[in-house]
Order: sequence, then structure tokens, then C-alpha cells
Amino acid sequence: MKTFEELWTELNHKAETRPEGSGTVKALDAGVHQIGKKLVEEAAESWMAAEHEGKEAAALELSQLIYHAQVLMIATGITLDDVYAHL
Ligand SMILES: N=c1c2ncn([C@@H]3O[C@H](COP(=O)(O)OP(=O)(O)OP(=O)(O)O)[C@@H](O)[C@H]3O)c2ncn1[C@@H]1O[C@H](COP(=O)(O)O)[C@@H](O)[C@H]1O
Repeated sequence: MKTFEELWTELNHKAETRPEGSGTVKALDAGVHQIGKKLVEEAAESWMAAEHEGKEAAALELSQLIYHAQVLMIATGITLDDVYAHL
């Protein structure tokens, strides 16, 4: 298990060190357009799971939505503080 901030630290480290086999590095190389498509896909899957599949399935999809949101932030140079400023 990891927290939002722990995932953020891990993904930024992956982006900096670019380890072999990292899905995050692959996603960043694919670019903002592809990352955005995954974000929308996971948002839709979160909605469908919440409405039809129950809490556990919805939690899984939401974790993937958070992951892709963080990847999009890294790809565009948006920091946690940039986002937190709007909460
Ligand atoms: N939390 C996640 C996470 N959530 C989702 N995903 C990615 O999102 C995909 C899920 O999308 P789908 O459900 O649509 O599954 P899919 O259609 O089979 O996936 P694709 O074919 O579209 O890749 C997964 O295959 C992963 O590529 C994640 N990839 C990584 N993480 C975390 O990020 C960390 C770093 O990952 P790497 O960069 O791969 O080392 C890991 O330790 C994990 O904690």
C-alpha cells in the first residue's frame, strides 16, 4: 500500500532515472495526448465501477485514475503545490 504523496515521489524518481521496463517512462514518452486518453478512460471506468461493480472495483479504477493524473502532472511540469493551491 502507498499514499498519494508516496506515489508522487516514486513516479518523479522514475521520470528522472528512467529505469528499464517502467510503464511510467513509457507513458511519459508517449506524451500528453496518450496520457490524457488513459486519464479519461480510467475516469469512465471509475464511474462505471462505482455505479455497477461495487466499492472494491471502484477503488481499483480510482487508484488507476490517480496514477494517470499524476503522470499527466509530471508530463506537463505541474507540481503538487500547483494543484493544492486550487483545493
Ligand atoms: N499505480 C499504478 C498504476 N495504475 C495504473 N497503471 C497503469 O495503467 C494500466 C491500467 O490500465 P487498464 O486498466 O486500461 O489496463 P490495460 O488496458 O491492460 O493497460 P494498457 O494495455 O492500456 O497499458 C496498467 O497496465 C498500468 O500500465 C499503473 N502503473 C503503475 N502504478 C504505480 O506506479 C509505480 C511505478 O510503475 P512503473 O513506472 O511501471 O515502474 C508502480 O509501483 C505502481 O505503484
